[in-house]
Amino acid sequence: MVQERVRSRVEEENGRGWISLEGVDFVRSKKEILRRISWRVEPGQHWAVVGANGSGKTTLLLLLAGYLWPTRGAVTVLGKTFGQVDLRELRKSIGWVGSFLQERIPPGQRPLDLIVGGKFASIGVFDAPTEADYEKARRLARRLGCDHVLESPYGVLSQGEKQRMLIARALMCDPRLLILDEPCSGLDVVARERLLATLDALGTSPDGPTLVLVTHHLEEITPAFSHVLLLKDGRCLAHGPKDGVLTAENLQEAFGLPMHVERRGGRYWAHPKNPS
Ligand SMILES: Nc1ncnc2c1ncn2[C@@H]1O[C@H](COP(=O)(O)OP(=O)(O)OP(=O)(O)O)[C@@H](O)[C@H]1O
Repeated sequence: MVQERVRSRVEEENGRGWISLEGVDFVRSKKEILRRISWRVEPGQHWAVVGANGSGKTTLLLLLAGYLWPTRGAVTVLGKTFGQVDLRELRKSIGWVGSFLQERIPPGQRPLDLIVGGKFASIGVFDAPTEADYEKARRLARRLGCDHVLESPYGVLSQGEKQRMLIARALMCDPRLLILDEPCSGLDVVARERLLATLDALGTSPDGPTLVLVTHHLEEITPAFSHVLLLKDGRCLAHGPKDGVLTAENLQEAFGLPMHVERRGGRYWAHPKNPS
């Protein structure tokens, strides 16, 4: 029902779909970082993006959030085609969690202000927040389990606390798209499971945002994720429903080593067959 409502709204706005890349190339310093990427995300789907180091995953996410511009091809996000839309406005509907943002946060920033800034898609100065904004930020921090460090400087927080703050910040604008670039990096095994459970709950909530997750670890693709895009050297090697993409053959092609893939508890676990 929710999916149908979203779909019809998008079709009214723009025939190009919810999120789509059409024939996208991205070139920097004469290097083709992404090549002929065509990808479509429909409302109600959640995607994981997988590939070896340097295959182009973060670049793809930066294109989705409008932080980078394609050299060729068209990018449509939330039914809006870049070039025909005010990106600053569009970004208020896109939550971002990842090192690209983390590196830009001043170590002295108060986490409560960091979360509130998510409403304005801004890290530093923003319009005057209301008491209701602060109350919402505290509520999100409680939901993410990081409300005990809201007054400590951001720079002293543990990696797990920083990641939780970033997710709370991303949810501050009630995003329609949540982009997660390796959100579990640096987390211990328990913190990782807790974070994954939070993401899975978001993904299964009927009015939750579309999730796009970059990960190196297949076990982080929780049941809420329905689809996978597999990248190799800037090209799309495979994409579609995750069962069809996360095969030993595809992963061997992507990572260059024979892989063993197991499915347990609705999740996938992969390791090289002959690690040496
Ligand atoms: N501005 C740039 N100029 C030149 N090369 C770049 C630029 N940005 C990215 N690259 C290169 O493009 C490739 C893809 O980078 P990207 O960060 O998207 O990969 P990734 O799949 O996210 O890697 P990782 O898994 O290691 O985080 C890398 O080889 C990187 O060095």
